Amino acid sequence: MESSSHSSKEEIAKTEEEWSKKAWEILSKVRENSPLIQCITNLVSMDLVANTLLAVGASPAMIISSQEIPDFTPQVNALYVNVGTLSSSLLPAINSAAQIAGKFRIPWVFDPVAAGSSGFRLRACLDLLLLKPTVVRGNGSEIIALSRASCGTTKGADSLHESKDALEAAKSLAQATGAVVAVTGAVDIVTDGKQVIGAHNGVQMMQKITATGCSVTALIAAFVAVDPSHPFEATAAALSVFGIAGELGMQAAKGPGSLRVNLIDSLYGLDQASIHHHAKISLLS
Ligand SMILES: Nc1ncnc2c1ncn2[C@@H]1O[C@H](COP(=O)(O)OP(=O)(O)O)[C@@H](O)[C@H]1O
Ligand SMILES: Cc1ncsc1CCOP(=O)(O)O
Ligand SMILES: [Mg+2]
Repeated sequence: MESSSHSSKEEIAKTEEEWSKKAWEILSKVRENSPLIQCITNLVSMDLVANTLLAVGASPAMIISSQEIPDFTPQVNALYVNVGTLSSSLLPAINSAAQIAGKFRIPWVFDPVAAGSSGFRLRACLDLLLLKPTVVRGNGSEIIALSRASCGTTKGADSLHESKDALEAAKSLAQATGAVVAVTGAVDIVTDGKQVIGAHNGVQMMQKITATGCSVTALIAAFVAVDPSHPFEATAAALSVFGIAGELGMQAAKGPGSLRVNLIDSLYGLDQASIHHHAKISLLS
């Protein structure tokens, strides 16, 4: 991919203490401002995505038809785009919403689900990157597929890679696109192409609930909506907050079904002390 001069180094929190304060500050802003988030997401994820956003106080709207986008997209505080159940009929709506977001300087966040699974999907994702998403969040295999612009080495929506396997791919993707790039997994990695942080929250069982990846990308959109000048910090904070909710939810969960419910309850009830106690964000380089 061609390099871009779009990326500028954002001053970020340094210590774990500063990070946990930042995460609480941004979550509180979401609760106060209730940003409107347009979600063009896959059919599997709509329920969990909307409930995740509602649990933190944001306002989700799954408005996805091409006919409505010119009126609606200019009103939103952030756009969230997810290609999980992509089709040739949905793609024009996605492209038009992303274009409008760019025109109106509305932050938009991209989830390239299963990016390397087909030529059609990969091409659509690469074209969307040209529309300058503010943040791209994927699993290891998705970020590697985008960075190499190649299919294969993926298992549909699930990853064949650890997040750390995708570190160099994430950095080069961030440099090429100007986006903040996040890779989730056991450690969530965030980079702007120069700085790299690791968010070490979450539990493995979250992989056993469909659409947790989609939902954390939507959460990133809500965090960026209230702090649009600091997408790097907003992304790290959202990942940590979602992971903490997973850890707290797991304490009383019997399996993926109850974790799904507990995750939403924990997100809703998060307080400053829990974030301070559990947030594990550190500068990796
Ligand atoms: N092994 C793990 N340990 C802790 N948290 C994890 C683990 N794997 C995934 N997660 C968390 O689950 C959520 C979804 O991530 P992931 O499964 O990588 O996304 P996707 O569904 O797009 O593949 C993220 O919040 C991530 O931090
Ligand atoms: C299973 C599936 N198939 C197409 S989209 C989707 C949901 C994927 O959600 P996530 O990437 O958050 O696990
Ligand atoms: Mg998943």
